[in-house]
Amino acid sequence: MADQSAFDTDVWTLTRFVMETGRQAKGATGELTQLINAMLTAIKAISSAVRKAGLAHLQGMAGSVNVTGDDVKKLDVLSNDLVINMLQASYTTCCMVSEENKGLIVTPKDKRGKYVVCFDPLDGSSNIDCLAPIGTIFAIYKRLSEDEPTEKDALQPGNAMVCAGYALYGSATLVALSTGAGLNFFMLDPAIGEFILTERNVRIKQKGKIYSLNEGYAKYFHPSINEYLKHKKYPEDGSSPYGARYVGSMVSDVHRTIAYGGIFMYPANEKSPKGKLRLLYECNPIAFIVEQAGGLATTGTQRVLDVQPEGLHQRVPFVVGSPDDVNEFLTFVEKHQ
Ligand SMILES: O=P(O)(O)OC[C@H]1O[C@](O)(COP(=O)(O)O)[C@@H](O)[C@@H]1O
Ligand SMILES: [Mg+2]
Ligand SMILES: [Mg+2]
Ligand SMILES: [Mg+2]
Repeated sequence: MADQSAFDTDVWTLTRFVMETGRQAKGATGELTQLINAMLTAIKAISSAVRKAGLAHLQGMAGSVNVTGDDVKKLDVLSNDLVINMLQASYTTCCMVSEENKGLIVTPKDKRGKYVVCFDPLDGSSNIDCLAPIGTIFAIYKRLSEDEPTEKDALQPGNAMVCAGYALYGSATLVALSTGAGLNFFMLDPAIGEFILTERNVRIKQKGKIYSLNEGYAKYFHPSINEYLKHKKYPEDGSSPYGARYVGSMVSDVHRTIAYGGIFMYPANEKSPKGKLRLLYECNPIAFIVEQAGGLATTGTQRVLDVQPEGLHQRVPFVVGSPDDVNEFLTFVEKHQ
């Protein structure tokens, strides 16, 4: 990379990075680069809307409830429209799945391409009105046939994913992206409106010092979860207890877990027997990204990326993070089986 201390005249933008890696792949047509570019345009527009939400009267409810029972916010709707419109206009998708749409979103025939995209347009949207960090998550697959797109194209296991990413609208806007050859971070430089490569080949720590979950549901957890949490707070071996952090925006909690190490989880509980997070557009893309950084992602009984999806909005229990932490968690699950 060129000297970062002066003004960089040979800057690595996300588009350049994806184009460069695409060119090394055999038979690449540039369609994925085109798709990612369209997604970045949507992300930049969402970032801008998030930054001025209070001023542009974008805070508050849209007045509806989505298919998984969430109260929909105005910014959920705006972000969803942006992603759908930008992606359809890129001529690279045949269908999409969004948290905010009950059914499969089929691209008009004349605009179709070879990819399927599953996305959460705005993650952590209950945090909008208190200005906590929120995000966008996406997973990209190749379509399965040339026929009319069906749900089958979208119900692919995570291990078939060709690319996943998330945007975090935090103290800065960041995109984490992986096309299956490691994880890279890009920061939005608002002055030039481009995402700049800031961290190449990101690796998660082998073991962290932070656990992250909504512990308010402890009353409804399986005893194995509470036993694990007790072990983190009162370690029997005399080591220091773990710190606790929970924003309640998965992208934010996961990004911290990748940056500092540790474990994030949304386990099943008596009230939500499959947890809350949705497989296609929340768990799978995050599992792909965390694995690409050397971490692990499990439902407690299975690798997340190996789950065969059965429904567009299906939920799974979700545990991700540093390999030693996730493996230690699994020993508590096994003890109770
Ligand atoms: O309030 P809870 O039960 O802890 O749930 C928090 C979780 O819900 C979510 O906000 C769900 O995402 P959406 O905002 O996209 O619906 C996650 O980001 C977060 O991890
Ligand atoms: Mg929601
Ligand atoms: Mg979400
Ligand atoms: Mg959402």
